[in-house]
Amino acid sequence: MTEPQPDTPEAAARAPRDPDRLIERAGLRGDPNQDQHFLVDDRVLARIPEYLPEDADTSHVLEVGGGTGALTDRLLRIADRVTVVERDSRLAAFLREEFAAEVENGRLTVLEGDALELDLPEFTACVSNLPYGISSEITFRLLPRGVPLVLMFQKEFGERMAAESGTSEYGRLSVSAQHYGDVEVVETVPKGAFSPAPAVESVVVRVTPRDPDYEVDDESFFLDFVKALFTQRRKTIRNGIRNTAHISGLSDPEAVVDAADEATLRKRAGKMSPSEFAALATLADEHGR
Ligand SMILES: C[S@@+](CC[C@H](N)C(=O)[O-])C[C@H]1O[C@@H](n2cnc3c(N)ncnc32)[C@H](O)[C@@H]1O
Repeated sequence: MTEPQPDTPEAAARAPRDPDRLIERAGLRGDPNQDQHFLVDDRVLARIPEYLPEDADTSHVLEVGGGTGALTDRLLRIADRVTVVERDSRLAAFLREEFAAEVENGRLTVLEGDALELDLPEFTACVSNLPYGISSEITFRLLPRGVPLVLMFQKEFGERMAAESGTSEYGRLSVSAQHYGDVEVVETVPKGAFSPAPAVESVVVRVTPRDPDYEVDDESFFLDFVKALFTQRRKTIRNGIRNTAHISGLSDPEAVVDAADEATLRKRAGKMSPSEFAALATLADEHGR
């Protein structure tokens, strides 16, 4: 799966680091129990940074989960500065050693710790082969930053993020993620691209930030309301509103049902577009809180 090795010193200086050699030099096997699946397919590694939108600001790129640095190496080629977060102290030490020159000249910062607990720096884009165990939590820490994201997820998770209303994958994750940007699956990555291979296929997802094409006054109420209605996805919106006041925080759900139009009340959550949710949330905010 690796590209031919360069045969002159000049070519070697330009060539990206070989992912298999990086694993050998790090001297450890990826541990699936710690979400360690290292990318070893050069072609996939080469494409990932290219999925950033053309006008993306690459002055400071964040990478969550650096591993043995195969993607870090590619990011250092397109970014002015990279910050990489790695929880495993052995890998963080290896990254500091392998990229000593870049650490020294200030182009690379290695942050050792849990990406969910550390204070993340200001960054202009995030490109990561994420630890799948924290996919949801880390994504919802990244989305409100309003910068382009190129992230690897388990296939099912990525497809749910990008799903459109009316499809079986569409749900709370789709509405909440698409609230912050345009979400696209840009590549499916087979298990064999990783070492060790994960149990399921993966996808690369691009999020291009934009304002939603609807308005909501209270973002956190909107997201809670969407969450509440999807807990009752098989029920009509009418019953969903009535049954989930404890989640959405509505004090008078009946007033919302009285104010909403009949066509909306008969729908189910999976058929509601993000802007229909927003309109209903605005109404609920006015009449039922
Ligand atoms: C899927 S691997 C990707 C490694 C590398 N970027 C690559 O593409 O080969 C995910 C990495 O995230 C690290 N990791 C796992 N949980 C983490 C967390 N909560 N915070 C930061 N890093 C974490 C793992 O140790 C592992 O190195």
